[in-house]
Amino acid sequence: MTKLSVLGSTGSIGRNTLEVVRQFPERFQVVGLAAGCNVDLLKEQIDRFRPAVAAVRDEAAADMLARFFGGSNYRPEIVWGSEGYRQVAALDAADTVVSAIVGAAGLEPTLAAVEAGKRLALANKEALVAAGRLVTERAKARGVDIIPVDSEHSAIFQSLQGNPRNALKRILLTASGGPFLRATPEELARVTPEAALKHPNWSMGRKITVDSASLMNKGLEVIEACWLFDVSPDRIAVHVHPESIVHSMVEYVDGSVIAQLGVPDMKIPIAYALTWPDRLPVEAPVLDLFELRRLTFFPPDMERFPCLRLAYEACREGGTAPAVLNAADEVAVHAFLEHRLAFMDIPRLIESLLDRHQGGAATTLEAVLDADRWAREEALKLAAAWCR
Ligand SMILES: NC(=O)C1=CN([C@@H]2O[C@H](COP(=O)(O)OP(=O)(O)OC[C@H]3O[C@@H](n4cnc5c(N)ncnc54)[C@H](OP(=O)(O)O)[C@@H]3O)[C@@H](O)[C@H]2O)C=CC1
Ligand SMILES: CC(=O)[C@@H](O)[C@H](O)COP(=O)(O)O
Ligand SMILES: [Mn+2]
Repeated sequence: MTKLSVLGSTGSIGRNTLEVVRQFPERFQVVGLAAGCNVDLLKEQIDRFRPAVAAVRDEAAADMLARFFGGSNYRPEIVWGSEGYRQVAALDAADTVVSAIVGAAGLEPTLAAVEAGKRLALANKEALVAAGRLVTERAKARGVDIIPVDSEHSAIFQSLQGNPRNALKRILLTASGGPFLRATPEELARVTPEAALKHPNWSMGRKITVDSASLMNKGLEVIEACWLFDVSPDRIAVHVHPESIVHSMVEYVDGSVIAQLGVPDMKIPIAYALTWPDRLPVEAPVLDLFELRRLTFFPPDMERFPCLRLAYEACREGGTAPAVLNAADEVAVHAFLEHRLAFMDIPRLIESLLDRHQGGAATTLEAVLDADRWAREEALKLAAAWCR
């Protein structure tokens, strides 16, 4: 029986994780849940999965959640804020933590899970983007396995199984291209949040969906792959693959390319991350290649989608540059979703901050958090100045 703490349980990954748990009650027990502000959904999850501890964002949300349990016999311990998230991430009763809070807000809970020696099923790519060195070095020191949940990284991880790492030549990271794959620069300048939120293949949270549309998601995934698989960005080639069936590939020194394929359904990589090296008979649609008939691949256009270029540049620069890239993106995406910035202001804002930031080593949490804070403050100022 795997005992799980799920961070970000009310989000898209969190809900898919709990769906996997629902399908295999004999394999999993939920001992901790952490959400942001969605206390209604969290209450439903608590009723169903009966965790010992539940965390929410602040005291007001904790009070609201506690009120739901007024007359009932059972209620979990309710905790809140950064200390509460740390508690759920490091619960004695948990052996595995699913890290699925969105954004850099997931970094400290992820580190807490690593420090507590929990097996980490990692969806929160921003933790690796902002603090990849810290997270991977601490995991190594604690003997913690980081199992990727992100579909591409799960595919790479699966394609590497049984093959010695030193024979790896390149990672071929697939990208759907998002909803604006064929948009002209003039069209890109005018796209709306509503259009950006219509991902062609995946149903996901709002922030990652906009990142997919700008190709920043792919940029974040390049950085994530560098840390997870210990490769330089020059050995990661993004392949646009609009069908989202080949979830990524690895090329070996002998020219062999090994891929993982499947329907775009996150329950598959989530279940694998929870049970690796075993596989579960997950209830998900079946891949029918006869129906698909054709799988296509082409190179990304980094002129129309500068976010991908910026992520490669930040990755090559290293230090705190990726933390700045990530924080600036979070602020810009939020402003875009509120109709305060145009879509192409996202890369413009990020580039402006990367140009201005004073590089530094990202070897301590304080250095990463300082860079993140600086980038957020400056990004907010720019977003206010550019507000449409
Ligand atoms: N969705 C997907 O298919 C994939 C997602 N990922 C990654 O997984 C992570 C989660 O993505 P996704 O599930 O789509 O995101 P969602 O927006 O759907 O969910 C985000 C979760 O994080 C919680 N949350 C948001 N802000 C905070 C905060 N400041 N402190 C604590 N909790 C917070 C939300 O709580 P609440 O709603 O209660 O406020 C919610 O539970 C991201 O890093 C994403 O890049 C990676 C691959 C695929
Ligand atoms: C499901 C998942 O892993 C997402 O990160 C997905 O890959 C987004 O797709 P694109 O960024 O390729 O559009
Ligand atoms: Mn992905």
